[in-house]
Amino acid sequence: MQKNCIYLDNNATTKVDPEVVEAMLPYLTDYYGNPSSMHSFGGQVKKAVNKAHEQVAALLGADASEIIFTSGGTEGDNAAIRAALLAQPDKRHIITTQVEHPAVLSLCKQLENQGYSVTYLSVNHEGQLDLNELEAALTGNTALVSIMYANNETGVVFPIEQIGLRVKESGALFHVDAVQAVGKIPMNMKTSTIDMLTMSGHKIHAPKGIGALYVRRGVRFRPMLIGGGQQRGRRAGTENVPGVVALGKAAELELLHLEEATTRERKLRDRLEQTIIATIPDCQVNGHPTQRLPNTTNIGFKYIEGEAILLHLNKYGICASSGSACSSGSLEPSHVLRAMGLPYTILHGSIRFSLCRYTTDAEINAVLAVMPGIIEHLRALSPFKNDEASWLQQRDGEMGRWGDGEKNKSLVAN
Ligand SMILES: Cc1ncc(COP(=O)(O)O)c(C=O)c1O
Ligand code: FES
Repeated sequence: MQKNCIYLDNNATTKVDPEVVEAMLPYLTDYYGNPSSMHSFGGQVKKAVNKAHEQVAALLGADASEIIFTSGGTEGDNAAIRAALLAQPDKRHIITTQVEHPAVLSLCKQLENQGYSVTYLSVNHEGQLDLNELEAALTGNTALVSIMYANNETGVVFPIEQIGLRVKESGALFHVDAVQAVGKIPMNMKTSTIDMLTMSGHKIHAPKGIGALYVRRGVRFRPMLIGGGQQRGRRAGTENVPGVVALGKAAELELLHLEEATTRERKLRDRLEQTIIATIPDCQVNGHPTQRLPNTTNIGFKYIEGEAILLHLNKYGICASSGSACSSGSLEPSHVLRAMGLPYTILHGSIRFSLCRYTTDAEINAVLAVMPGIIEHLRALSPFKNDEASWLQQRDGEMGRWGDGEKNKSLVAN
């Protein structure tokens, strides 16, 4: 099994911080009590869960009582959207965007089949929303506006508080999928317009399968998981205590490192991006140049396939991902890049590098050392490198020939 690599796929998932492992381990070995038990063996575990509430709340600028532990981002998004609808049964309209994660988009599609109407806001070629379009869509029938803080593929950051002010005027609830933003953008729920916010542990150096949903005090919340009375009836099921402790520690470390880590990551990201753009012809950055996460760059290379670039990077032990992964069952490229209206060749030739606080100068140098050669090699193989029309024709032919296995291949949805 490959253990060491140059890991530039942190928007997909992150390495668990050794301090996080250390914090959670005792809750897998010695402290295995149930936090809801009456005895003090369980009671000491309950104390650890309470501490994690405080640690996560501190990262979000929230109160500990406003944090519900979940199994991750997908559950948080589902629970928030369902809670908002259950709490307002008379309202049947939802507003979201065309570029959300499938955890929101697929649920909204399903809700459309159940009689809800959904508005999917568009984005411009830099991935930004038009707030006039949002204002025009809001009505008294709008139960919920669910908009991501930052996009996982491009890193584009939405003006969440400006959006929230408009949502509040309409009387709708405001849910924010902040899975990619938490730990990269300072949060303060005390001064925010956000009613509910989703975060996920494995994007902030905690393990997979743990996350949290912030629910503002006073917001009517209807649980999605029904059962025991854990988490004050808001999420039934015995807490994943080691995961909860890990999330708490990870949140504490994110808060501690946020400023210095994001400054470092931005510098490394900018150097990576600017050098690639300066040294490789026919490529472009996808997304707004500044309204973007500090750790993410999505770059489109004309006339070649993103997947081919990834395979070559992989040979050098470099992990990145495709911004244009075929969604399962279709040959459609990334719904995010498509919503941005990017040219066909860019849609197919885009890759994403996402950094974290462990990324080093030497790793960026290693990527920069191989990228020009990889692109040159792939373009040399492409007979159509300066002939977009023939390239498209060839692609159409290939799509028809591909079998189902190839069609179902998916490289990124996170
Ligand atoms: C923006 C966004 N929302 C939701 C999710 C889902 O999170 P999880 O993998 O914890 O279910 C992800 C991660 O893939 C994401 O990037
Ligand atoms: S992204 Fe290349 S075929 Fe779908």
